[in-house]
Amino acid sequence: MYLLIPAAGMGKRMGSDRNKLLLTLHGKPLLAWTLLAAMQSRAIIWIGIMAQPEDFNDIQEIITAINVLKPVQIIQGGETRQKSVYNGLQALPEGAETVLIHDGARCLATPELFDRCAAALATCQGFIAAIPVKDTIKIVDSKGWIEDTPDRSRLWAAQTPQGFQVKLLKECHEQGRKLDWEVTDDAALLEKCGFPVKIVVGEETNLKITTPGDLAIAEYILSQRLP
Ligand SMILES: Nc1ccn([C@@H]2O[C@H](COP(=O)(O)OP(=O)(O)OP(=O)(O)O)[C@@H](O)[C@H]2O)c(=O)n1
Ligand SMILES: C[C@](O)(CO)[C@H](O)COP(=O)(O)O
Repeated sequence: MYLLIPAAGMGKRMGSDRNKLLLTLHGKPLLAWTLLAAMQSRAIIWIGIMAQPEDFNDIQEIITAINVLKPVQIIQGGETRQKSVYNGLQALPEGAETVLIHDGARCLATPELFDRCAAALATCQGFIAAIPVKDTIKIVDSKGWIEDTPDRSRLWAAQTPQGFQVKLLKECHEQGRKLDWEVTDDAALLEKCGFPVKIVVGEETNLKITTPGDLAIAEYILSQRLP
């Protein structure tokens, strides 16, 4: 299984002056934790990391420091996550039929989750890891008035890994570029093109490190997991 890691963001919501994936979390750069989990996944045989050129050296240092024992390629990222994934898809080795996309910022995903996700691609053309929503969700208008309360039993919070047949995902990305769609995950491109996407139950702890509060929670989770 081929894995693409979008790692080319700015981390604006983190309020940091550099890519949040280079910040230290429990003694290592955040991205190192993501790579360590990918390295321990049996299913993953190749890793592509989409990054901004100013981060290439730092990312190469992380790869060297943790001694990733699988082929790893650093790929130029884009202005948005969607464009970074597009670039990653173009850089996949010839013959790659299926791919997992996993946010560098979801550094607490376990190797078991990667392996379960990889197995899911035997039964569908596209899936996402997701967990049931715990809160009551409100749909609100632009003036701050509630319009609706959707049935929570049907709401799932999207995570990554998300996995796809490469040919299909490439076609959906091309359609998105042609029609100027802007989406925040890859599944949305398949949905807009009318293709089914399955849910694989994700992990409660697989949070996306977005704000300083998330960093503190991740620090706690790692301290509980590790000796
Ligand atoms: N141009 C971009 C933007 C985001 N990402 C990646 O997509 C993942 C999810 O994005 P997010 O958490 O929103 O990261 P940032 O864009 O860095 O955060 P922010 O929106 O707060 O700036 C991250 O691993 C991020 O590095 C990417 O590869 N290319
Ligand atoms: C793909 C994702 O992690 C699923 O939750 C998320 O949509 C990334 O979006 P963001 O807007 O870049 O945080």
